[in-house]
Amino acid sequence: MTQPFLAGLNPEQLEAATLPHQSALILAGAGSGKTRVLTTRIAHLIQTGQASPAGILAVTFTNKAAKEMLTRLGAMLPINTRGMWIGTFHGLCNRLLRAHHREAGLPALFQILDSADQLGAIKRLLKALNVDDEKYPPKQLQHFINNTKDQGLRAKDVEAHDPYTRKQQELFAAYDEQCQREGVVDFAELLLRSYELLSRDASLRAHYQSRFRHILVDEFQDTNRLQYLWLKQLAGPDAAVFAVGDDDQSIYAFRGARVGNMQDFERDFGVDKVIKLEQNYRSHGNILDAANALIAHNRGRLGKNLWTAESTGEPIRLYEAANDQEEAQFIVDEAKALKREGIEFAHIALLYRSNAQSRVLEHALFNAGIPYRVHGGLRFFERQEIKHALAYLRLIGNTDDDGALLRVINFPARGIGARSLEQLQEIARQNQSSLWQAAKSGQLGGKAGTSIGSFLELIRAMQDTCEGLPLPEQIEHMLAQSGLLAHYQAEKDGADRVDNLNELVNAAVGFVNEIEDDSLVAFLTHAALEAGEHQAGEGSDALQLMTVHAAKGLEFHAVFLSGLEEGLFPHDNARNEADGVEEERRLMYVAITRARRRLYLSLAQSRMLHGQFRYGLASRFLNEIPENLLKRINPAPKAYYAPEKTTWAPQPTPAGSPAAYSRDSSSPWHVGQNVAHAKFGSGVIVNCEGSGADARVQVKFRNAGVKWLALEYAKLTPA
Ligand SMILES: Nc1ncnc2c1ncn2[C@@H]1O[C@H](COP(=O)(O)OP(=O)(O)OP(=O)(O)O)[C@@H](O)[C@H]1O
Ligand SMILES: [Mg+2]
Repeated sequence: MTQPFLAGLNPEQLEAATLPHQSALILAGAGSGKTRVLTTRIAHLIQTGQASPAGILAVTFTNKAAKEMLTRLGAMLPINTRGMWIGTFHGLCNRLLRAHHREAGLPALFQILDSADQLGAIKRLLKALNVDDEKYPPKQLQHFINNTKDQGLRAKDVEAHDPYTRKQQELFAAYDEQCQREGVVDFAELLLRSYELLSRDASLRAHYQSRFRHILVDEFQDTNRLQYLWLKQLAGPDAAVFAVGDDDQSIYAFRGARVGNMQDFERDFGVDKVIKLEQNYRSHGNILDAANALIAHNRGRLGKNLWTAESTGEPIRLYEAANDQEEAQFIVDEAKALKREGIEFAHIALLYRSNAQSRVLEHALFNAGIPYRVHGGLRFFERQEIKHALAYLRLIGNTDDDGALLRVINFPARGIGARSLEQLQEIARQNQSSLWQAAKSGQLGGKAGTSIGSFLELIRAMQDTCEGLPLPEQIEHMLAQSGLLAHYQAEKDGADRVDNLNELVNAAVGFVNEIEDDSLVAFLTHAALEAGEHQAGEGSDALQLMTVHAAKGLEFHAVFLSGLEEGLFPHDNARNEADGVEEERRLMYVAITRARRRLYLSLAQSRMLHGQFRYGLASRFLNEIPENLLKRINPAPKAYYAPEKTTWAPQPTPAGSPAAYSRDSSSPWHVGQNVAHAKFGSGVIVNCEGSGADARVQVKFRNAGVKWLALEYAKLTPA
């Protein structure tokens, strides 16, 4: 039987795709055809009659990857791929549990809780049990529960040696009971429940073991303990497990992924042969050389080389912008130029390390009228915390905005329950008024009346404070007064949301500077438009925005990797953890190897992020890419700082660089001057830059660290 799909494979790929029935590990670098080999092997198994489509189980990392695999299979073979067990761990477990819900102890229509729903459920639980959520922060409990489940363990399995852990253990058990009562299942539970089902029910296990004699796993390096245990349950004595992975692309250790699963796999499944693929088919030479040189800085690699038969291609373009807006503008201009050269937007990716970085990029794309899609993360103005903040702003502007009122009347929690809200809505219905008017009418008595009354007071107080202030300050006050900022600051994992809230202030600064209309209404209109427009649908030609994590396994003609600054990439959090930098470097390796033909690296000397100006030093990773592979685009090259000096502490601005200090003779501020700030207290100016509306100073505060401040808004006084 002819198998044209085997024709293009190189000898190692061919060997892997047509291996006899045995477990195997394919260990190979980025772009070497792992996913292609895995897909081709499925086609080969089916076409040679070694397996029926129903006898195959394949695990991919994302739903998108699963869909793509099915499409490719459909193109290789005249079979109906619908109904094949190809999907993510979560997707496949869901399927198993739906088919056997009774055995698994679940209602037929069990609901799945996403991460936000899960958190909500935990909060409700704490409240019902009267547990102090400051002592047991819900987010922390969520982590505790999920991490334990990801190891294949339940509350009862936790070894609790201290009262605090014992309490967490108790709450974990109570949470599981609540979920069971309500018929809901969180993500980790999907896996654990189906793993337990298989371990408990011998006949069911035997059924699936004899059915799935071929199990194939992509991105094996990122499986966690429970996923590995699940695979072991499903793989019967005559199953062949075909695992492909790349230790250099292991980027989920923070979520419990274990590269060690690879070694366990070799041992547990008697793998006697590890196949390596060393030819990269994706990228031009320069891009590959850069990736190889970078990853060589990691220790303890399993070791493999990657080469390409492609030409060296174009140099990697490196752009150093004065600030984040300039960086975004550069990306927009280059993307447009690529489009003119005939490259579709859909084949261009914009990658960043952290979600908060997308706002400036989105803004620039929006202004340029370039359609874009944000993958694996919400667009900035659609994020929960931003929506809450906007709702407060809407209320400040218009108290009759019922939608906004409902969103935040009990957020952060003020003890206004669903029952009180129902009563309020009833009164509004009777009076044919807005909720605000209904609340004001005084018809709602008792405790509900009092707490809703104080919410009205709060909004009125916010209106008073904001009166006459510039927009960015209005937002700052709103964030503080509403309790939003404090709410997210108190959450153990709220840092990202706090960053996003501060980004909203930055957005307002940018908006005011650009539009010259600092009315709240204008800003809200802008936010609504940016949220609604330019969300290009599937299939249309839109630029692809995503974090590096979300880009795993994908490839693009051109890739822009932005924000290459110490503290951003490698990320601040990782720099303090053992192995943190190595994981960041693997992430950088993943980013670089997404590019097929063209790679842009960029950084900004200063950036508005996390609520303040930051002065970023170039990422150490840039030093790890050989100079001869790089082409610097802007004319002002400057030496990079050594990685040791990687703090955000005051740095002398390099003369001649785009952000060089331009002394404004009319400015009343100068370096060395003592100043006072309403919030941060007293300090001394250590740096000045810009002039007029752009003037900023860096102040070393006695008790509040070093901060960049925009003079227009900072309200500094000489001291
Ligand atoms: N033998 C080959 N001939 C031509 N093109 C190939 C060959 N093998 C793989 N490719 C192409 O190279 C690219 C990378 O392949 P693939 O995505 O399977 O690599 P990968 O190892 O899974 O990468 P990653 O590690 O990023 O997941 C794809 O466009 C694929 O079609
Ligand atoms: Mg792949």
